[in-house]
Amino acid sequence: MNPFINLGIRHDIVNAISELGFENPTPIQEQSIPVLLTGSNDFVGLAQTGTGKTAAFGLPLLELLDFEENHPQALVLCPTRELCLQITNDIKNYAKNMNNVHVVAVYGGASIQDQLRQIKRGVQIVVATPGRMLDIINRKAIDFSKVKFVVLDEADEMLNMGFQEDIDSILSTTPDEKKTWLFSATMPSEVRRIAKKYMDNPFELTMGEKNTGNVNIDHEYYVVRARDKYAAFKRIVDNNPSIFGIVFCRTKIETQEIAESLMKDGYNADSLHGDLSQQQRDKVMKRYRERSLQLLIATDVAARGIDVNDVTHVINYSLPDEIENYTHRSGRTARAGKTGVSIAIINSKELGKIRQIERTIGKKFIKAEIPTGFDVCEKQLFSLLHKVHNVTVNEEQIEQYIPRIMDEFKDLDKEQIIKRFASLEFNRFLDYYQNAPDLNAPADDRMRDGERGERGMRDAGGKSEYTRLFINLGSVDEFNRGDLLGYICNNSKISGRTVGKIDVKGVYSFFEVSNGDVDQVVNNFKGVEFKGREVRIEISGEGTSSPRSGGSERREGGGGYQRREGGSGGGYNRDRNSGGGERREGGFNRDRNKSAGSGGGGFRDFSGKPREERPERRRRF
Ligand SMILES: Nc1ncnc2c1ncn2[C@@H]1O[C@H](COP(=O)(O)OP(=O)(O)OP(=O)(O)O)[C@@H](O)[C@H]1O
Repeated sequence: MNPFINLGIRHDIVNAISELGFENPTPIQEQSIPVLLTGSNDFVGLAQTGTGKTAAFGLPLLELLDFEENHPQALVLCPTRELCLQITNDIKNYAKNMNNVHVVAVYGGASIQDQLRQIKRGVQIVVATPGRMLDIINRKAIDFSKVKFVVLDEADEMLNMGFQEDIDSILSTTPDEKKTWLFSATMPSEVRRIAKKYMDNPFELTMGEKNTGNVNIDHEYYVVRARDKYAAFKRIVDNNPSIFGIVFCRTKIETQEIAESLMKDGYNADSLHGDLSQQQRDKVMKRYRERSLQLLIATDVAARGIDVNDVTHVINYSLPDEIENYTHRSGRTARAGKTGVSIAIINSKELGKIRQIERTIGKKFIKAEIPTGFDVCEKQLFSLLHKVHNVTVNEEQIEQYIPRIMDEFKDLDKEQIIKRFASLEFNRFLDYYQNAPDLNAPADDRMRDGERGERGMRDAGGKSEYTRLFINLGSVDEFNRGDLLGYICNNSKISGRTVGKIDVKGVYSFFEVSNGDVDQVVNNFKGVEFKGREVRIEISGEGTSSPRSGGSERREGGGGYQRREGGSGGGYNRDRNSGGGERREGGFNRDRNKSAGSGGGGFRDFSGKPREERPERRRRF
C-alpha cells in the first residue's frame, strides 16, 4: 500500500500521485501532512529545496476543502507567474481523479478576462501573484469571505519584490479565522518576521538544520579574473557536454546580455527575466522544460521555486546579493532526491563571500580549476564517441545508403575507419583550442586578495565612484527612500550629498555611498539596532552593474561551442541548403568544402581573439 494512504490521503489522490512517481512521502510531507489535515493551526514548514513542499500543502488542501461548494476556499500566494502556473499545474495533477475540483491561476501579463471568467464559473483554489490578485479584488470580482486557508509560498521573495502592501490588502479580505501556512527552504530573519506578522502562534516544523542547503548538491567554485569570466564560463560549459543548466546573473541586463552572447556563440541558450513579455517567458520556459534549450539564463526572481526535472548544473555567473538566494539558486538542481552541481565563478575578491555561503549552507565548496583546452577536447571527443556508440540507427532509412557507404570505405579497415571518425571531430577541437590560455586567476592574485579576506570584498565596487551597500531594512520596516536617507546619514554621520541611488525593497534595501565613505558607514553602523534587531550593512555583490562591463569581458573572452544536439531543427538538409547563413550550418558547409579534417559545426571562437578579429557571423534567430 502506498504510504500516503496512512498519512490520511484518499485513494483517488494517491492513485494520481503514484502516477507522478510519489511512492513514499518526503520527510516534510510525512511530518506536515498529518498536522495540516487537522486544519487547526497556522503553520511554518522549513525544508530543503526540491523536497516536495508543494505537495506538502497541496495534498492537505485537497483533503480539507469542500468541492461540492463552488466558492474560493483556499488562496495560494506566490511571487511569479512561472511559479503560479507550476503550482496550479501540480495541484491539478494531484486532483486529476477527483470531481468538481477547480483551480485557477491568477497572474499578471495574461488576459484578465479569461481569469475573471474562470473565477465566475466557480473555483475553490486560487493560486495567485499579489498584483493581479489585488486588481481582481478591487474589481469586486471575487469573494474571499469564505476562505479557510491561505498559503504563502516563497513569502520572502514576495516581500522583496515590494508586494507587502498588496498582500496586506489581499489578506484583509479573508476571514480572521482562516489558517495561514508558510513554506520555505530558508528562514532568514525576514521570514520569521513574516510569520510573526501574518500568523498566530504557528506550528513550526523544520526538517534538518535550518537554512542548510540540499545535501545532494556538490558546490564548486572557480577563481578567474573579471575579464576572463565569460570565456571561463563557456569553457566550463564545454567541459560538460551533457549540461542542462540554469545560469544565474544578478541583473536583468546582465541576464539578457549573457544569453544573447551565448546565442551568438552558438549555444542553445535563452534568458528568463522580468522585462520579457509573458509570451516570451512562457515560450522560454516551455523550451527549457522540453530540453530544447540547454542553458537557461535567469534572474533570482524569475527562477525562484522553479521545478524542472534533471537540471544537472546551476551556475552562479554572479554571486547573489543575498546569501539565502544562493540556497534557492542551487536548489534548482538535485531535486526529488537526485544529485547536482552548483558552480560559482568568482574573482579572488569574492572568496570571503564563498566562506559566508559555506557557513550558511553548512557545506564546503570544492575549489576547482578551469579546465585546459586539451581537457575540453578530450571530454568532447569521448562524449562524441559515446554518442556514436549509443545512437539509435534508423535501419529502414539508412538501409538504402549502406551499399554506397560500404563502397566508400572499402579500402579502409575497422581501425582506420574509427580513427578517421574520431579525428573528424578531434582535429577540429584541437585546432580550435590550440591557443587556449589558462583562465585560472594567477595564484599571486588569489594570495593577495585572500589575505585581504572580507576586506577584499569591500573593494568589489571596482572603478565606480560609488559603492553599493546592502542594509537589512526596507519597506516592511516602513522606510521610504527619504526616511532611509535620513536614517543612514544620522547613524553614519555622512552628508546626504555623498549618498547615491537608494533602492528600497521589501525586507532590505540597497544604497550607494561614495567609495571614501564606505568604512565610515560600516563602522558607524556597528552595534546599531532597529526595534531590537541588529542592523546589517554589507557591501553588495560586485558593485553597481554596468552593461558595458559585461560586454568588454565577452569581447576578450571569446570561446564557444556550437551545440548540435538537442536543438530545435537545424537539420542536415538545412545545413546543406543554407549556404552558410547560420553559424552552425555555415561552418559545416565551409568546412566540408575545405578538407576532410575540419568538419565544422563544433567549437568556435575559442582562440580568445577579440570578436572584431573574427569573421562576422549572423545570429541564429
Ligand atoms: N513524495 C515524492 N516522491 C517523489 N517525488 C516527489 C515527491 N514529492 C514531490 N516530488 C517531486 O519533487 C520535485 C520537487 O518538489 P517541489 O517543487 O514541491 O519542491 P520544493 O520543496 O517546493 O522546492 P523549492 O524549495 O525549491 O521550491 C517535484 O518535481 C515533485 O514532483
